[in-house]
Amino acid sequence: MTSTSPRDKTILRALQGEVLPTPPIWMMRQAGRYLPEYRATRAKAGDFLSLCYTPELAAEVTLQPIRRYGFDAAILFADILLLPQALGADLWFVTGEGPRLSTVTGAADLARLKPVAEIDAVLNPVYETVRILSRELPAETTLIGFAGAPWTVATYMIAGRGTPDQAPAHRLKDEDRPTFEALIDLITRGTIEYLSAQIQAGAEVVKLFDSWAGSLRGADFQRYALEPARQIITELKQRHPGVPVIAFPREAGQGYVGFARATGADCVALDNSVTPEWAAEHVQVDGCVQGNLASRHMVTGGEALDEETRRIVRAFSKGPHIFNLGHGITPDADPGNVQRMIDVVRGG
Ligand SMILES: Cc1c2[nH]c(c1CCC(=O)O)Cc1[nH]c(c(CCC(=O)O)c1C)Cc1[nH]c(c(CCC(=O)O)c1C)Cc1[nH]c(c(C)c1CCC(=O)O)C2
Repeated sequence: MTSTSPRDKTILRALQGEVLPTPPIWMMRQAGRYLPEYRATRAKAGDFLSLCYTPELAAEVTLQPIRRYGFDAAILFADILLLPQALGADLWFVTGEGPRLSTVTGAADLARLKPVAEIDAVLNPVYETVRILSRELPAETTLIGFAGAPWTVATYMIAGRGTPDQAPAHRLKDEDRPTFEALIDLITRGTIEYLSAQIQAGAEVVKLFDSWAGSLRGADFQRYALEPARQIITELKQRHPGVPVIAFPREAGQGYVGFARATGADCVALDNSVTPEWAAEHVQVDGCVQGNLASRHMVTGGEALDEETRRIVRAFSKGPHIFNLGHGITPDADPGNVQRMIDVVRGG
């Protein structure tokens, strides 16, 4: 295909509500350690953050899964923790363990962070990656930018690392609500500017990752998952009408119902704790959904992979759907199983 018309971009068509005979497909963490070519480029960069901040190399790893598999979307290679770093948090990655950050445990730590107006000084290389990608991607491939949602980013900024139950963030929320809410507000405003700059640089869709939304219950879910997403999406829609937003309130369960309507999101991404049949009935009624094959099938493969892939395609076939995993692909995945999933989705 040589045309650059948005009509050729199946991801954009699905996000506009079109029901396509074959769902477009991409994969969370599609650029990653399960690919030998990713490991080679990462070794060249030296470490993960250098890879994120070197536009030519970040663009290269973004393109690798497009070349290998021909996915319908490319997702900018970066990380949700670059925004906290741009806001003045210290950030480093411990090999084999994950991210570490300086912590926010009270008003004094919050006061040491930088104003939103200063984030571009750190994040400019990310925008440059987006510019390179919008030149180099095939005409039919949609470029997705992204950021973490405020609650998920806050859980890392408060604890200084990933936590199984987000306990430190819940504690700050319950014991020092003014500081917690000021942090959520700072991240919300930073995320608006960060995503807006990605769109200006050429991102055609943006996605908000709320990986830990599932640990917010009742009114907390409304206040700290739904409301910040609504604020971000409302402001982005005002500045960039027509640019679709995908929201991913992971493990929201019942909270998925009405989430798109309440926040203005064009699409809700589903994890695999909900069945596609339930989600078709209760979530897809409001528009496009994305998901939701369990990532472990990329490790285990076989007939179970084929069956579950077909089941998801079938369950969502009456409405707009983007095929994806329920969460990111893991480093132990077999690249052959990714091809097998794509063949089943595209070939029936
Ligand atoms: C929570 C979160 C993070 N980062 C992200 C989330 C939300 C999605 C989710 O729930 O998975 C999002 C993210 N991280 C990365 C992308 C790039 C685009 C993509 O291919 O999806 C995206 C969209 C690259 C990455 N981000 C990271 C890697 C692995 C780093 C490496 O190469 O060693 C990649 C490819 C590191 C990272 N970054 C983060 C953690 C907890 C870790 C360590 C765990 C791990 O190693 O998988 C924070």
